This record gives sequence, C-alpha cells and structure tokens, in this order.
Amino acid sequence: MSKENILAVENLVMHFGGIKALNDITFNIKKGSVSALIGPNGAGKTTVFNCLTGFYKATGGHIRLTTDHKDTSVIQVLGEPFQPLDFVSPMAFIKRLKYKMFGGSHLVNRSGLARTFQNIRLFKEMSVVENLLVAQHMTANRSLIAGILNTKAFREAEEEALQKAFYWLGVVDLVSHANRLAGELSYGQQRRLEIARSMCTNPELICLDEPAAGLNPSETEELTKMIRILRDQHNVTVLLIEHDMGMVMDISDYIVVLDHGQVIAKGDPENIKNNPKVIAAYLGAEDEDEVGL
Ligand SMILES: Nc1ncnc2c1ncn2[C@@H]1O[C@H](COP(=O)(O)OP(=O)(O)OP(=O)(O)O)[C@@H](O)[C@H]1O
Repeated sequence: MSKENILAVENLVMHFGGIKALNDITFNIKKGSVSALIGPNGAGKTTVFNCLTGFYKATGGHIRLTTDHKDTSVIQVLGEPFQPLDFVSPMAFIKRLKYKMFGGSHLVNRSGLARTFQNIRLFKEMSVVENLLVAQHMTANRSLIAGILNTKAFREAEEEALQKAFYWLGVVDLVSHANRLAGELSYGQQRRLEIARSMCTNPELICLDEPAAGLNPSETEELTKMIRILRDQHNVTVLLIEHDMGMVMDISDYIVVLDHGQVIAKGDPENIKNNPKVIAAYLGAEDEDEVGL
C-alpha cells in the first residue's frame, strides 16, 4: 500500500445469509483527502462503513488503516476467525485469542478512525458538553481511585477534557449551547455536535454517514465549510456517504461509486460526472440533467 493511503480496502465481502451486500470491494483513500462513497439506495455504502468501524465483522477481505502511529488490520482487531497457522504458532494463537476476547470497535477508534451515523445517535438526555466529555473516556487519564481521592492528576485530566470539549464546540459553533440538552438542539446543530463528538476521540480518519441529510441549503453550506476546516486545519481525512450530489461534487477530491455491492467507478468528480455507467446505474437515468450530476 502506498504510504499516502490512510485506508486500503481490499476485496471486502459481506454476506447476510444469502444476501451479498458487498461483493469484492476494493478502494484506497488518500491521507488528507475528502472522499465520498456514493451509490443508489441499498448499494452497500453503510455496510462498508459498518465493516470499517467494526459494527459488522466482514465475511472476507482486508481493511488496512495506516495512521501516523499505527498500521492496523481492522479485520484482525475485530477478532477474525482462527487461521490454520494459529495452530502451528503459539504466538499467533495467543494474539488471535486476545483479539477474539478483547477486540472490537473501540480498538478501531483507538487506531484513529471515528464515525457518525445516518440516524443521529447522540445522548439526547445529556447536555451538549457532557456528550463531548463522554467521548473522551477512552483517552482521558482517569481512574476510580484518583476520582475518589480527587488527585491533582485527576483534576488536570478533567480540565483537559473540558478544554478539548469547548475547543470542538467552538469549531462547530455550538459554544453558546454547551449547557443545553443535546435533544433540544435543532437538527443541523445535532449533526454538528455528532461531528464534534467524533473529533473528541482524536481521529485521523472520520467517516460521516449522510451528514447533510435533513439539512437546509444554508446548513449544508456551513457543513461543507466545516468539513474543509477539518481537512485543512486539523489534518483529518474525511470519507463521507452522501446523497446530495451538489455537495459531493463540490467538496470531494475522490469519489467511489457502488452499485449492488460492487465498485462501478472511482475517480475525481469530473470523471464521475461524465461516467455513463454512473449515470445509468447509480441514478437509473440516461440524462445527467435528470440526476443532478
Ligand atoms: N444487518 C443486515 N441484515 C441483512 N441485510 C442487510 C443488513 N444490513 C444491510 N443489509 C442489506 O445490504 C444491502 C446494502 O445495504 P446498505 O444499508 O449498506 O445500503 P446503502 O447503500 O447504505 O443504502 P442507503 O443509501 O439507502 O442507506 C441491502 O440490500 C440491505 O438490505
């Protein structure tokens, strides 16, 4: 894999019983890019995200995440099945067993990948700032004993977490809403809060599942600006699933198009706009004017 790629997906397969949701998906995502995964309903986009983030254990294939500090096989950290070699090498057996027992999506997040969901999944009964503090529990330097004794290190960790929460609230323009319940925010604000919450886990790659769904045009414009800020000022690579073609074409450096669980096209927006396979298969229309490309 090229050093420039933060993510390499190779021959990814996901079956649900007889349904072949993903059939041999291969694509790479370059570090520092904004890339989009598009395709018609049911093409397999969310299933790809679910395999990347550990919500599903892929049926086959490889997913390699290369961040500044780690080179991670996502499928391995999720606990892939025992392989013949494991029964020959005790070390390989122990390693596999460790991942099977303690692996999971938390390890994918620790490796530098975070996501948001198609349906907003905030803690709606908690305040805005509490949502961001919860997101930091894996990284914050805290222990039960330190909490009971209220040690200096504990207080410093609390202060740091609060500072980070307010930093990201500033980026997504929600500082003045910090103490409101998350469930009381407008839809657009909740979407921004979800992004801030993901950013509190220090990802190098963030996967956004339909971030513009339900937003009005001015909110979509704000979101587009924010995604650019993430890429340009925070060195974050962004991979998004989106049906708003205007936004996708405007913001993406690279686009992967899926249809019926297969990649039918990859390339820059100009390339994708003019690809007859995409126009016909993805949007089911011959005329690109009809489909907004
Ligand atoms: N947990 C599951 N069990 C069974 N089938 C599933 C499951 N998750 C997804 N599928 C199937 O996999 C296929 C791809 O679904 P997926 O949600 O990934 O599509 P999508 O491209 O994200 O669609 P949309 O744009 O509507 O969100 C569909 O046929 C879907 O019914």
